[in-house]
Amino acid sequence: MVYHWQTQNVKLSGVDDMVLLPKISEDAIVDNLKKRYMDDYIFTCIGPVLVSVNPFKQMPYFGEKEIQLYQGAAPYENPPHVYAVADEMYRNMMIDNESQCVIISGESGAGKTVAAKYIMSYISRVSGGGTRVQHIKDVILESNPLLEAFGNAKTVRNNNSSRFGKYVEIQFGSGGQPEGGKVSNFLLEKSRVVSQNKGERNFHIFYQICTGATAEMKQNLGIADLDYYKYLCFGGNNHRVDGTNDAHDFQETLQAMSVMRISKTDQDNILKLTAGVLHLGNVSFKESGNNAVVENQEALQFPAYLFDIDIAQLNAKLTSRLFDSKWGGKSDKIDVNLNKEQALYARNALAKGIYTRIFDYLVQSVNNAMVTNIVSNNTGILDIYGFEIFESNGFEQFCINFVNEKLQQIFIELTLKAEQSG
Ligand SMILES: Nc1ncnc2c1ncn2[C@@H]1O[C@H](COP(=O)(O)OP(=O)(O)OP(=O)(O)O)[C@@H](O)[C@H]1O
Repeated sequence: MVYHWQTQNVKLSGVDDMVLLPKISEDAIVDNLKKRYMDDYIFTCIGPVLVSVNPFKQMPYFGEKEIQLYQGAAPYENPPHVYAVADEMYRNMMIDNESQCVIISGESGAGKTVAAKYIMSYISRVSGGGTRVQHIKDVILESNPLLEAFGNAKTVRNNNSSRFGKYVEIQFGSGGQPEGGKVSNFLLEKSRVVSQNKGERNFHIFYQICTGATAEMKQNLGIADLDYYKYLCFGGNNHRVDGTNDAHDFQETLQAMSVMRISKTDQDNILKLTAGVLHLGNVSFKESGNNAVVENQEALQFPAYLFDIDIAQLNAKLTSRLFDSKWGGKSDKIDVNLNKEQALYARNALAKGIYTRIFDYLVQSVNNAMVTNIVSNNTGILDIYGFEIFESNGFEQFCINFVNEKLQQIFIELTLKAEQSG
């Protein structure tokens, strides 16, 4: 059955496209968006640009019916919708034989990631079939829960905030069927592993393991209560997030790893390393003379076991550093003892370093699962985390804010150029 919007008897609300506003001013734009929002219309166009307002509730117009409505439809035939953007992108790629890209921009919590997921699922739904194609689609869609588990966290503005930027490319064959894909990740906010602002959490995966692991896994990984781990307590002791079931999400994460064809042994290793990072945060130091010594030797046991390294070696690496000295044409390596502050820094650097590598490994696994050499064109979706000003901004947030400003600038330039040449 084919649906047409005109037959649906819909209520008109404000203007669909803000270029039709009789007077264009900030107030008129905000009024129009508000009017439509109150009528449950979250999408409004400004010419070729789609504005989306986060409804914070499930809207009824994201079903199979709408996919059919928007597929192949002309602009203005249907109300503004993210499916219309996705359809136009896919069609332009096919008709013009040219790769396409959509940039999703907005402050943190605006709904960028949800929009990106709708675009991916729309394209996956309307593009060709076959076993290999279905596998690629599964990988593209299942990469979301996997990368979100390790790269998303609760912030004060968003319970599921992306703390990394990603550019997802879906690569198509000449018939328009997805043949492969590539995810590029940027600027994982690794500082979150070792510290969080008040009211925020560490990355979801830590809570997933602590609440969702089986008794056997917990024993192998030495998992205790969430409050036990220092790295989980900077944001406060309320670890629960409304609308999130970490234990259930853990099963999804494991399922997603299997879709990426990550072997059981590698999955176990990923969990061991992740749990090891948690344990590492509980290693504390005291000053002895001018040197740092591990205050709680027993806290070294689990990280050393989980990282599969010698306890004495871990101890030495946390409290000293190898120093290259060169003088008189000679070079020598000497171990220099660290003070307490330096040891804390070394411990956190190790935790951040391991976690970043786990994340890169996962992105690589996603890419390996959809690698192809049959490529004609691709569609790209850029979803970086939003502009934010925290009480204390990390280096990654500084870079992200800078990139957001640059993107805004490119967007304005391109829009102005298109208008001037139009
Ligand atoms: N179209 C939508 N329908 C229903 N809920 C939505 C929609 N868009 C966003 N939300 C809700 O808002 C939350 C935040 O959205 P999302 O994570 O997409 O924001 P974001 O712009 O990607 O933020 P960040 O930059 O922090 O990653 C989602 O977890 C979801 O609860």
